[in-house]
Amino acid sequence: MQNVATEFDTIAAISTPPGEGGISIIRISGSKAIDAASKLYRGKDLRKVAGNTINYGHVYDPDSDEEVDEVMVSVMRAPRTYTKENIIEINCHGGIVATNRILQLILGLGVRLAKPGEFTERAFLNGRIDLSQAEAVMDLIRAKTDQSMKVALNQLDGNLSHLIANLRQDILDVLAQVEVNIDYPEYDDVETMTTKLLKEKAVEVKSEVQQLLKTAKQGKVLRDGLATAIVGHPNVGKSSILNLLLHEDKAIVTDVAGTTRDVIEEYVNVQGVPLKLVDTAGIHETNDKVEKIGVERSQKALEVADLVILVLDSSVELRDEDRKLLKQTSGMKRIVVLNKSDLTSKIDQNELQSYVDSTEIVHSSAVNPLGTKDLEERIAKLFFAGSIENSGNNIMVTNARHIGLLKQSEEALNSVLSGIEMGMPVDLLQIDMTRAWDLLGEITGDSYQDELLDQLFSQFCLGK
Ligand SMILES: Nc1nc2c(c(=O)[nH]1)N(C=O)[C@@H](CNc1ccc(C(=O)N[C@@H](CCC(=O)O)C(=O)O)cc1)CN2
Ligand SMILES: Nc1nc2c(ncn2[C@@H]2O[C@H](COP(=O)(O)OP(=O)(O)OP(=O)(O)O)[C@@H](O)[C@H]2O)c(=O)[nH]1
Ligand SMILES: [Mg+2]
Repeated sequence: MQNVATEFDTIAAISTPPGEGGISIIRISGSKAIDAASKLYRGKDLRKVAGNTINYGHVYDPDSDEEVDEVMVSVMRAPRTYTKENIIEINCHGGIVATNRILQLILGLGVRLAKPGEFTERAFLNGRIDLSQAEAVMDLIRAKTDQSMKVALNQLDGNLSHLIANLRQDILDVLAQVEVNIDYPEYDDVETMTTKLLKEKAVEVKSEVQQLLKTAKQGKVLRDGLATAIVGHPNVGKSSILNLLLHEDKAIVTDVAGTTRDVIEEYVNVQGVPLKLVDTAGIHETNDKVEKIGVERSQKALEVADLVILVLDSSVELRDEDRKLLKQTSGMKRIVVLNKSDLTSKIDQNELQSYVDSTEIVHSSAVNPLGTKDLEERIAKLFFAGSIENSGNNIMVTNARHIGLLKQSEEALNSVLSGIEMGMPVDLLQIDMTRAWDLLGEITGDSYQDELLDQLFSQFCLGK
């Protein structure tokens, strides 16, 4: 389905978070928006005011003639609006009663409640933004760190869209050239000529697709944070380390082993590295029912972690459970923290070195305010040394749907190339080349299935 101009019904929703606030905004979009608002509003005639103005007045219940709230109303006229439709935004006093009442009054006027993400869906369906830009809107709202916000904004600005559009144009150009060669052969060896053209372009586009895919790993980290599990025996100081990294007393710390019973997740920016820190219950054999579940969750967090912070209590000798964790995490990206370094060390260094490379070890102390500085530096170093793939132009693929489509288009281009090697006829090569073009188009939503839109936009916030 393409972006055809369709006449949609008029929708409304509260666009601000529910609860008490300074101001709440009720947003209406569609051809009836201005008429509907006019029926509730007393002030200047909204049908006559200029577009892109905000107007002071009052909302009245048209049935009871009762004043509902003092408001400011923005009037935005199609097509230069967020949805490309007429938009009214009623700014009322923040508070659930007035906001909901105004929404209910609007819904009585031939306006229906918007589905989550429906305003942005209209922006897409009405052709103001493409699908990858619509997806960026949600990424922007969900962004937890400055960097992930930057990547989302870059995508919202259409930079990924332009890159994809250029690749598709390149493919289209070569397909057109192939057609011309077939229809009007100037040379005897049309087959060789067109095959050469196709090969050149397939190699070129494939390399660009691979370049994009290379950014995916880091893009995902920037968006979701590097999944970092803090694990270790009970009472070694895991929660203390979480709190130090957060610069906030988030997790409960006590001298009772087994204080943390469930995993705790927090986002933090460590020297420019976005982390999703997971504090876990101490891992050990236990018969306590609740603790047991906690330990299982800790193991799970450990298994899915991008980075493991394994904490050891350096004031006691190594235990079997420590040895087990040291073995289990070898080969993972990890930092082994010797905590409680303010106390006398009882860990056998020789034995420790048989499990850990000395570069993996960091000493820390939760009672010393500088205790985590080394740890922070080590995290940043590990991250920046290993995994930064800078694409140079700040375009990063962060979205699983996009990654899947890029991989599929890479496969289609591989089929073109292997087809050429095997001497396949040009019309079969054209099919694979066209498939690559189609798949790239799905990223920007040049072609899509209605189910995809339902699935994508249902994950959005109400009123967005
Ligand atoms: N009050 C309010 N604040 C908001 C939004 C909104 O809809 N309402 N936004 C959204 O949720 C975001 C801003 N995004 C927007 C994007 C495009 C257009 C828009 O009207 N674009 C037109 C005209 C641009 C122009 O005048 O130059 C266009 O692209 O044609 C409006 C908002 C964040 N803040
Ligand atoms: N001396 C000293 N005590 C520490 C240090 N780090 C933590 N502690 C103490 O060790 C005890 C346990 O700390 P927690 O951070 O709760 O340990 P945990 O690993 O999260 O424990 P569980 O959640 O029970 O598995 C508390 O009494 C802390 O004050 C440290 O570096 N030095
Ligand atoms: Mg704890």
